[in-house]
Amino acid sequence: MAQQEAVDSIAKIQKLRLQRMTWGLGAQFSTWLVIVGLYLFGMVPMLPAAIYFLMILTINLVFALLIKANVNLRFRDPSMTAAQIVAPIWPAVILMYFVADPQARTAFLLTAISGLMFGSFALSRRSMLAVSAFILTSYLALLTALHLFAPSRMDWRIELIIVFTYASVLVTVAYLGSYISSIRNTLREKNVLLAELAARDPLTQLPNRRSLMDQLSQEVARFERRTANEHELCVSMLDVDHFKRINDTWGHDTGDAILCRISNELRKIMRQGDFLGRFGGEEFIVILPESTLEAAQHTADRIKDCVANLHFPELPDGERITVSQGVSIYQPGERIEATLKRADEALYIAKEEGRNRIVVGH
Ligand SMILES: Nc1nc2c(ncn2[C@@H]2O[C@H](COP(=O)(O)OP(=O)(O)OP(=O)(O)O)[C@@H](O)[C@H]2O)c(=O)[nH]1
Repeated sequence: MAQQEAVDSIAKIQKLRLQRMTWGLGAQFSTWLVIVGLYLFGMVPMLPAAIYFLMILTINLVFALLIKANVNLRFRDPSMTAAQIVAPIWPAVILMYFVADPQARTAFLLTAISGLMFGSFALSRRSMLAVSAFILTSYLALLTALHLFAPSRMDWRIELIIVFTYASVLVTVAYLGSYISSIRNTLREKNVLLAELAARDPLTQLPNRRSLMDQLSQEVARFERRTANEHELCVSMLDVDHFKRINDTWGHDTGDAILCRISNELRKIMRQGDFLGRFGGEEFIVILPESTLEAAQHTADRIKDCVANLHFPELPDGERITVSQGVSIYQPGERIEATLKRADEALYIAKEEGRNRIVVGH
C-alpha cells in the first residue's frame, strides 16, 4: 500500500515536471515569434532559422521523453532545471550569428532571462550564477565568432555596453531568483514541520486526535477497496484507570510522566502497521488494520499486561497502573464515528466491570 502511495506521488511530481516544461515552452514561444519576425523582415536567412527550430524541437522532445520514461529520476536534479535553461541557448547563439543587426540580437538576450527565471523553482545561488555565466560566455563566444568571421555585423562599442548591462542584469536575476528559490525551500521545510506539529501530541509525542482521525479515514478507504474479505479493521480504545486519583495524590507532573512512560512502552510493543495515538486526556486509541478480532484481543491483552507490569519510579513501590480497553470492529459502509462509539461503549462496560480488562463492543 505504502509502495502504491509512493508510486502515485512520483507520478504526480512527474506530471508537474511536464507541466513546468509546458510553461517553459510558453516562455520559448516569444523567442520563436522573434525569429519569425526577423525572417519576415529579411534579417535572418531561412536555413539557420529552420535549423534552429529543428534543434529546439529535438531538445524539447528529448526532455519530454526523459520525463515520460522516468529516466530523469536517476539524475541528481530530476527536474533537470539547469539543463532545460541552458539547452536552448546554443541553438539561439548559432542563429544570432546570422542576424545582421546588433540591436535585433538583443531580443534573444531578453528571452534568455525569462528562461533563467525558471531557475527560481529549484536552483541554488551558485547554480543560478553558473547558468548566468554560461549565457554570458555563450554571448561572448558569439561576439568572438562575429569579430573573427563577420566583423561587419558588429559594433564593439555597442556590444561592450550590451555585455556590461547584460552581465549586471543576469547577476541581479540570479540573486533574486536564488533568493526566491531559497524562500520556497524554507517554506517547504516549515510546512513539513507544521504538518508534523499539527499531527503530534506535544506531551507524549504520539499522533494526536486529528492524526488518528486522518489515519482512520485512510484505513476505512483502504478497507472499502480491499478485494478479499479475510481481514477486519479493528479499533481499541484505551483509558488509564483511576487517573484522576494519580493526579490528585502525586501531582499533575507525575500524571504527565506516567502518560509519557505508558506511551513509550506501548509504542515499543506495537506491531508494524498498527497505529497508536493519544485521543485526548488519558485516553489512547490503537488502530489495527488488516487484523482479526482475535488478533485485536491478543494485542489488547499484550497492552494490558505491559502496563500492569510497569514499575514507575515516580510512584511508591507496589503501586501499579492499569488500563481498560474497549475493542470494536469496523462494519462495512458505516461511519468511523459509529465504530469509535462502539469501542467507547465497550470501554465504559470494562470500567463498570472492574477495570484492567478488555471488552469487545457489538
Ligand atoms: N497529568 C495529566 N492529567 C490529565 C491529562 N489529561 C487529562 N488528565 C486528567 O485525567 C483525569 C481523568 O479522570 P476521569 O475522567 O475522572 O477518569 P479516571 O480518574 O481515570 O477514572 P476512570 O477512567 O473511571 O478509571 C482527569 O483528572 C484529568 O484532569 C494530562 O495531559 N496530564
